[in-house]
Amino acid sequence: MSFSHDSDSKITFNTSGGVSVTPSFDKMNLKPDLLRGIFAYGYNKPSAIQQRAIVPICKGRDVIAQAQSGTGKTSLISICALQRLDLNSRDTQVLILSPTRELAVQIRNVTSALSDYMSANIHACIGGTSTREDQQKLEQGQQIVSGTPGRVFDMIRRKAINVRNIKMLILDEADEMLSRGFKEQIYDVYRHLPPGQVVLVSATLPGEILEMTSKFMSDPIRILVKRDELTLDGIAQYFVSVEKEEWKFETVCDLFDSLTIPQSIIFCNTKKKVDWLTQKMRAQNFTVSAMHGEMPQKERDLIMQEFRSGNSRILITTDIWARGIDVSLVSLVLNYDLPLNREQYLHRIGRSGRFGRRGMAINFVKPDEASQLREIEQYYGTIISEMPINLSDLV
Ligand SMILES: Nc1ncnc2c1ncn2[C@@H]1O[C@H](COP(=O)(O)OP(=O)(O)OP(=O)(O)O)[C@@H](O)[C@H]1O
Repeated sequence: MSFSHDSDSKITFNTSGGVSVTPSFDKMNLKPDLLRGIFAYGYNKPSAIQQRAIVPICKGRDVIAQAQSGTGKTSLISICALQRLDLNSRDTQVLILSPTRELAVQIRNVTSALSDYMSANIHACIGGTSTREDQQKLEQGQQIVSGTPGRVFDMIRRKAINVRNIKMLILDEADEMLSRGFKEQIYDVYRHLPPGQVVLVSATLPGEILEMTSKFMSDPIRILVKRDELTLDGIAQYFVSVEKEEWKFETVCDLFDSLTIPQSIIFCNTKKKVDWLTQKMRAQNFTVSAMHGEMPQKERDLIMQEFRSGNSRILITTDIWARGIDVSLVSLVLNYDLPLNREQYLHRIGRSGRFGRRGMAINFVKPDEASQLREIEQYYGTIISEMPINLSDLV
């Protein structure tokens, strides 16, 4: 392992020996049409993680890649998937798995956009959509499949995804994918694949997850960030003490009365609370959208579309939105409820401050939760200060 210092982001990566830094896309030996697509999409220079991870992944190595939220990990996945494709074959060659349908669709969309000058077939294979249509599309031949584990496994079982030529499995939000809720499903998919390359990507990779990787990765290259460098300097973090749960509502109304923010996310810990808060805020004449996992997929799609287009400005949601979703105008994340673990904290606040933009996170904290917040602060070596009264002057 060696430590290298990145001049752009002032981040120290803990990297396996022999990993070099390639500071420009055109030195990465990428397909000319892919390179054109990258520049046309507006990327001029690779981010720190892209500078380190693209080359070894494209060489076929197993890689574990960690970097802060919003620093281009999803785009890295898309670029590598496209580079590894044999365009002469219509077989499925790359499988990307993500924890939510919205994230799988976002990866499909980014990959499609980057492949504008190549003719690649990319399909989002997600639950909540018609199985028959999914099957038909897959049978037409999809070179890259970006999906959620349940539906992907279903399609493998039905032989709609032919796994024979899959050479690369990518787990986005890998720690979530290998945690209790998903592990079995991932294993079900993995054991149907031929031996091939495995790539893991996430902003958070706790030790117990890294330990597990030796079971299904061979001699992986690790590109990791020290945990006290994981929070982004561009995201100001605050807390507001609320004596009782019932006081949170008034506080949230005061906050949104006084602040003018392009787009904000409010996180609650339960679907029920999302529905309740949405109703209450609407009754106070706030225009808010809501999204959680119990809504039909069509409604979820509509809400994503409204929020991405900027037509809706405040979204009340659960941890379904905590990871990976990229909406650059989001500059405020409010934890109406504190998240249940420190990894989710980092992912939630990372919905703001995308790719070097400024962001702000506000946490409502009840007296019995103060120690939890201190723990998060200590774990990440960051500062979460009391929200200043003149906050509206600061944004
Ligand atoms: N090299 C680049 N140059 C300019 N913009 C980039 C570059 N790479 C990625 N971006 C943009 O930065 C934003 C964040 O990227 P991305 O969603 O890939 O981050 P991420 O690291 O996957 O975030 P998360 O941790 O939330 O999953 C996106 O809007 C993306 O288009």
